[in-house]
Amino acid sequence: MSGKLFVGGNWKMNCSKKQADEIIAMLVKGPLSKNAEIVIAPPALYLEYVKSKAPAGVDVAAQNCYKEASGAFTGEISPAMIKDIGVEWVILGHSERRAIFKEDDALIGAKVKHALSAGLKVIACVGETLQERESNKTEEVVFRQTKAIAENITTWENVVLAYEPVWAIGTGKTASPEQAQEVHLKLREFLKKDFNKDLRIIYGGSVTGKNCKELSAQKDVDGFLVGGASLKPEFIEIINARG
Ligand SMILES: O=C(CO)COP(=O)(O)O
Repeated sequence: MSGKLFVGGNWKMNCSKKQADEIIAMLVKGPLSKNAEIVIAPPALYLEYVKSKAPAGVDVAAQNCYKEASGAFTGEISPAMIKDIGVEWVILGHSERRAIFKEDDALIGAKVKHALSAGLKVIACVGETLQERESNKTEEVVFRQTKAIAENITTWENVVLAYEPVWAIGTGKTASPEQAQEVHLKLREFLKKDFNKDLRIIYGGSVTGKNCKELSAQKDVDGFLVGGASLKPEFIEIINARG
């Protein structure tokens, strides 16, 4: 809970130039807390456009990238390309990449490694499904996913870990502040013990203007990765959750 509140806005596959303009206008109007670090992630096609228009203090992230610098990988983009257009962040390991596009722990680990070596900062995502939670596998799953990421990291200053329980993503079923705090604390202890690292752990999954304050008050919640609400005016409320 120390330091700035990290607030990521994952637009997912939602955007048009008009919509990007509207979201940027909303951010320009603000107000944006000086105690927040803000990173917005539009679809790849709009990265350069959004980067050129985003107000000072709002960074931009890609939503994905491949584990190679260039080559015969039709449809993919590389960290080098993201850097080349002046964008500094990338989201990796999102549950939608894992579930829909079948990305496994090994691929996500390799992507994290390559993105960091290319000089990008990474928001790395982990989280359990409802079935895994109900069969008491939350800890096992998030530790396994985190380990696969952590083993590929040497430059820890440039990593933010996002805990996004799959059952809370896009469902309106937010994790309770206690549920989020419990997993964040376990992840922090795990990272400290096995990797000698204490890093920022942010929460994602149906974060709204209404629930952001209570979640942000949890000791081990260092910020948010916001999906749906990052496209709406309430994103400003979330940015200002801690005032
Ligand atoms: O997946 C998310 C952010 O990456 C969360 O999405 P929602 O905020 O729409 O639940």
